[in-house]
Amino acid sequence: MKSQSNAREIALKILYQINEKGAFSNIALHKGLRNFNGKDVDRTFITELVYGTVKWKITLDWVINKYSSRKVNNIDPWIRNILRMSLYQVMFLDKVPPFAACNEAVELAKIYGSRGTSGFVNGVLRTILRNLKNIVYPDIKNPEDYLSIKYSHPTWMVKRWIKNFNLTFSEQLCKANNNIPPLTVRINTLKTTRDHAIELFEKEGLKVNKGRFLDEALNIQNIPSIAGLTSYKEGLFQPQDEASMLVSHILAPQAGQLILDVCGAPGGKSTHIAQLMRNKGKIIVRDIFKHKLKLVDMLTRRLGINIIQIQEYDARVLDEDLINKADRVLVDAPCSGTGIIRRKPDIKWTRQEKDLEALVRLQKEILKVSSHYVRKGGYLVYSTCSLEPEENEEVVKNFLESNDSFIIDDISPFIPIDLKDEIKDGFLRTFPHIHETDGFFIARLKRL
Ligand SMILES: C[S@@+](CC[C@H](N)C(=O)[O-])C[C@H]1O[C@@H](n2cnc3c(N)ncnc32)[C@H](O)[C@@H]1O
Repeated sequence: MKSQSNAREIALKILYQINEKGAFSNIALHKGLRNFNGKDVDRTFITELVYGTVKWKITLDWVINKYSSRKVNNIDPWIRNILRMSLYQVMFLDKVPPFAACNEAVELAKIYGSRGTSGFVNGVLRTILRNLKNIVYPDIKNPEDYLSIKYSHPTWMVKRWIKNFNLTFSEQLCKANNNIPPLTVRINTLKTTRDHAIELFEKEGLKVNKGRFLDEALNIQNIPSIAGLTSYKEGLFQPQDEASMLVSHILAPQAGQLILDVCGAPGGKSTHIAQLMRNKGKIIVRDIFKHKLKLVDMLTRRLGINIIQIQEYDARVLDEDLINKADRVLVDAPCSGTGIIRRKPDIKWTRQEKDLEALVRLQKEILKVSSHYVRKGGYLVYSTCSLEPEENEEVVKNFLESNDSFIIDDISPFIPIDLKDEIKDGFLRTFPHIHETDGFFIARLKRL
C-alpha cells in the first residue's frame, strides 16, 4: 500500500506538469519515471494514472463541476489534479477500491493543500461516490456535447468529425481513442528474423502476438519498460505502429537508391526504409530540429544502419543541389496528430482548431519544395497522422492542381490485401476504430 501511495504522489507531480505547465505527457512521464526505482507494477500504475487522467480530463472535470461547490477552474491547481486523478480511479479503474482512492486523495490534499482542503476533497469525492450510478450525461440529441463529455474530446474536434464523417463513425472513433493501444514493434530484419525475435521475447517473459497487417510487426504485452530489455539494447526491434510502417512500404524503396526524407526525425520511417533497402544505398534524413536529429543518430546506431546521412535543414527552403536527384522523396509532414490521440492524449488539449490553418500552409509549402527533388520517373510519398481532410486530400489535390508533372500513383501493389478496399481516390486512410492502428493518411505520387 505504501508503494502505491508513493506511486500516486509521483503521478500527481507528473500530472501537474502536464495540466498546469503545458508539458507533453510522454516527456513529463519519462522525466518523472527516470529516477524511479520502485517496482515494475508501480511504474505501470503511474503510467496508467497519468495517461488515464489526461485522457479523461473533460469527463472528469464535468463530473467534478456537477458536484463541487467550486468550479474546477477556481480550485487550487494541485487540488484539482488530486481530484481528477482520484476520480479517474473511482470511475475507470476496477482494481482500485473507491474508498482507497478517496483516502489517498485526502492524504495528498494534506500535503499539497492548505488548511481545510483535505475536508473539501473528501466532501467532493464522497458526494460523487454516492451519486456515481445516477450521473446523467448530455443527451445524444445534442451530439457535440454528448460526444465531448461522454468520451472526453474537445468540442471543436468532435464537431468537425461529425461534419466530415458522421455521428456513428465519430462515436466509434472517440471510443477507440480512449482505448489503450497495443505496443506494436517493428522487427529489425537487418539483425534478426521475426521467429527468432518471438523466441527471444518469450524468453524475456513477454507475451507476443503477430501484427494485423505486416510481417515485421509484433504486438507485445506485459512490458513495463522496453529500454531495459536486452533485445531492445541490441537493436532487434523498434516501437512503431503498423500504419506508420505502411508509409515506408508505400514508398517502396529499392536497395542502392537515393532517398530523401525531408521531415525525418525521430527516424521511425527512415530506419524502416533502410531496412527495406537491406542497408544498401543512401538515405538523407532531414529535420528542422537539431535535438530531434540526435534521436535519429541514436536510433540508426542501435539498429545497425549505416546508410543514413543526417542533416539539419528547413524543408521550406529549396536545396538547389538536390533538384531532380532523388529516386524517392518522403514528406511525412508535421500535422495536428489527430490520428494518434490513443498514444498522445494531450493532443486533445494542446491542439486548437486555429492551428490547422498554419499547419496546412506549412504542409503545402514543404510538399511543393520537396517535389523538386524527385527525379523523372521517381516517386513522392506524402503522409500525415492527421484525420483532417484539409491536411490530407486537400493538400495533395491543391499540389496536383498546379503541378502537371505529378500524378497519383496506384498504391495497391504495396499494401496488404485486407487494406486494398480502403483506398479512396487513390489515397489510403487508416483509423483506430476500423483498423486498430493509428490514423494515417498516405498518398503516393509519380513524377512523369
Ligand atoms: C510527423 S514528424 C516526422 C516523423 C518521422 N518521419 C518518423 O517517422 O519518425 C514531422 C517532423 O517534421 C519536422 N518539421 C517541422 N517543420 C519542419 C520544417 N520546416 N523542415 C523540416 N522538418 C520540419 C518536425 O520536427 C517533426 O520531427
